[in-house]
Amino acid sequence: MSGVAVVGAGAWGTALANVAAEASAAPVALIGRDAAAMAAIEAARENARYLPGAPLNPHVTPTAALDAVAGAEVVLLVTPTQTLRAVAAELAPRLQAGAAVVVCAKGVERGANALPPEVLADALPGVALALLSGPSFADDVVRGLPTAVTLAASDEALAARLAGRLATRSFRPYTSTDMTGVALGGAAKNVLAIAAGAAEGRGLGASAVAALIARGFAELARLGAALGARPETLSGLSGLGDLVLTATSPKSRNFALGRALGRGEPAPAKLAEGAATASALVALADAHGVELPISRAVAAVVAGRVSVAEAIEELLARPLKSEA
Ligand SMILES: NC(=O)C1=CN([C@@H]2O[C@H](COP(=O)(O)OP(=O)(O)OC[C@H]3O[C@@H](n4cnc5c(N)ncnc54)[C@H](OP(=O)(O)O)[C@@H]3O)[C@@H](O)[C@H]2O)C=CC1
Ligand SMILES: O=C(CO)COP(=O)(O)O
Repeated sequence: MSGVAVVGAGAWGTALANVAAEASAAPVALIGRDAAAMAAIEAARENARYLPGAPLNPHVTPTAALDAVAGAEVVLLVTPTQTLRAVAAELAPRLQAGAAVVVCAKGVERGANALPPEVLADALPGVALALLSGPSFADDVVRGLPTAVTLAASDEALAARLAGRLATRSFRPYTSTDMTGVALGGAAKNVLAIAAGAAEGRGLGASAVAALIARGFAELARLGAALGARPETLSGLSGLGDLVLTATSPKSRNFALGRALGRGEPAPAKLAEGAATASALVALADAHGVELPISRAVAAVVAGRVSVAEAIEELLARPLKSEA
């Protein structure tokens, strides 16, 4: 049992399977839930639906058999946040003793208002857990463009071991023991990127986008303080780094969703992770007495309760206050 298994064969899972294969030259199972789709990926040696134009590394084996996790000492869990609990329940009886599970999703689970590491700790008691997050478009990573991410685990030695296992010349995981801070940054930036996209889509200008990023970061910092996240985590790769990337790039699905909403265009049929997360992020903040005006506005817009124009009016009408 020396291999890596990646559960979730979307854009990010496919890119990470290639990274893991390149990093260790060991077998990597890329596990998707749709047998026909996985057979098509194997036939083409490419995930044409999610990551067209990127050949699979020869060490990657696409499969629909979740049992393939049994041969892995490292399992990357790369399905959307709202599916993590159910997927983890299916994984639990199949994991090898001693296997580490690295969650790679960014979001907040609705209902429990829980960050991915909390969901996993609940669903996989006793399993060694880690979290991978940071500024990294699948499309950049799979093309071998330089990328730095954060690999967090409460056990520092585990974080270092996993970072070594996944590092390539171009993909550089930095380690952290602040799981909460890393998970919170990944969740919040998805929501804030929708706000930045909406501002751009509505033609509010680059100054407004910069203001949203800075005040969005202030929201992240307030909630982070309440949850015990470390400030240096929030200003690092998985916090500010990912916020800057996602809130300024049309390549981001969250930014693109916000831009469509801001332009009054129909939202994409498949909503970005931030849309699923916004209300749960706000509920998490409410439970800690922390106010997140921008995230709350995003939650109201994606739920269809207010238009982008109304949300902007509400934000502009807020009383003036200290920047702290
Ligand atoms: N794309 C990126 O650049 C990055 C994404 N992330 C994060 O990674 C996570 C996954 O994103 P990404 O790969 O881009 O998403 P995609 O939409 O590209 O892929 C999602 C994958 O999850 C699978 N899936 C969905 N629901 C379930 C379920 N209930 N059970 C099993 N599998 C399921 C889908 O299967 P099917 O095809 O059958 O629907 C698909 O293979 C998100 O949390 C995202 O925020 C993080 C960093 C970078
Ligand atoms: O997480 C990402 C980059 O770090 C990908 O962002 P989107 O999900 O908005 O495309």
